Amino acid sequence: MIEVKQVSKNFGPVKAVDNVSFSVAAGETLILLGTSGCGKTTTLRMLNKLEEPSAGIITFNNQPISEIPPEQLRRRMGYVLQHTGLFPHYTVAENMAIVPRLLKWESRRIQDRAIELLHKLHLSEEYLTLYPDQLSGGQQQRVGLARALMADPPVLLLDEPFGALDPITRVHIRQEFLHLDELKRKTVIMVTHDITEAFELGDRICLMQQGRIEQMGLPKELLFQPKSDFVRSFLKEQQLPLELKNVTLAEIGIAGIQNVPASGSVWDALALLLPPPNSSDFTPPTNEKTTNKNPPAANAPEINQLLKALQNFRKS
Ligand SMILES: Nc1ncnc2c1ncn2[C@@H]1O[C@H](COP(=O)(O)OP(=O)(O)OP(=O)(O)O)[C@@H](O)[C@H]1O
Repeated sequence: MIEVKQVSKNFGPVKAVDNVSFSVAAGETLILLGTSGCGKTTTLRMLNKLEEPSAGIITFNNQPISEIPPEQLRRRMGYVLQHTGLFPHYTVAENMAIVPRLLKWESRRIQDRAIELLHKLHLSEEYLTLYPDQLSGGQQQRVGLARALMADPPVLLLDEPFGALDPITRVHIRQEFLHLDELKRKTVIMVTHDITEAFELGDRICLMQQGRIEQMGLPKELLFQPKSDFVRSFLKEQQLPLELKNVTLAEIGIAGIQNVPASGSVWDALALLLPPPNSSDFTPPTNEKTTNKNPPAANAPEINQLLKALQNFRKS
């Protein structure tokens, strides 16, 4: 659906994006991941012509975007800016009506669609008359997303959509986002520097550094077949929890544990098997030579089996 071919962008002497190529299939969620300044936002902005590439070609449904007028292109690509980008002097309703008005929708249709989306994002229609600074960060974020979805564009570009939120709200809104039916049919390209977020939401991840792509692939490919030391060290801190969450029991040869099916993650199984924190039943699996005052957890053999199977999977 979208193809980026050998695209570069220079700002004076700064090579913001350096010979980048990738494609995004219809219905896919692609994450542009990397540290601050690696060129993620510039890449995203070039996709809807907010920036012109210095070199290379971008096509949308096989047509070079240089041939598509910006307004026409942007109608097909909803865009959620960093820090929501809501207009402060417009109410929620006015913010949400911007694109539908350009499309000459009738007022009634605009209002019905706005209310429908607010409900889907767990906001009541009373928010329509409020101004952005009367909303919490999480509510603003939801309105930003709702505004981008108003005209039901097939593509959604998201620049750090959860960036301004505290960690708890961030996890909560991310879950809502994951389950939103409106998004399931869309092609989504999202910028983030949050590794957990990237692995939770992305079908594929494009890890960038200094304007270049270090590795692009399935989350599991980055985890288990890192292409460079940079990829390895970028993921290092999160490696274990990401492995536990991304590997299924079936993949490590386990048919299911208690009520976690084979398609469930190793993480889900461990969460079930490990006794709750502070439980007197908890003794971590250890080698036999270590003496423990407490008896081993009732599930210790199953926990050991899981960890051994994961270890074998890593080696395979
Ligand atoms: N309009 C501009 N003028 C000059 N330099 C720019 C401009 N936009 C971006 N840059 C530079 O290009 C490089 C890439 O910036 P970009 O915003 O794409 O990175 P990023 O990975 O999205 O970073 P962040 O996560 O901090 O937003 C940076 O060095 C930045 O300073």
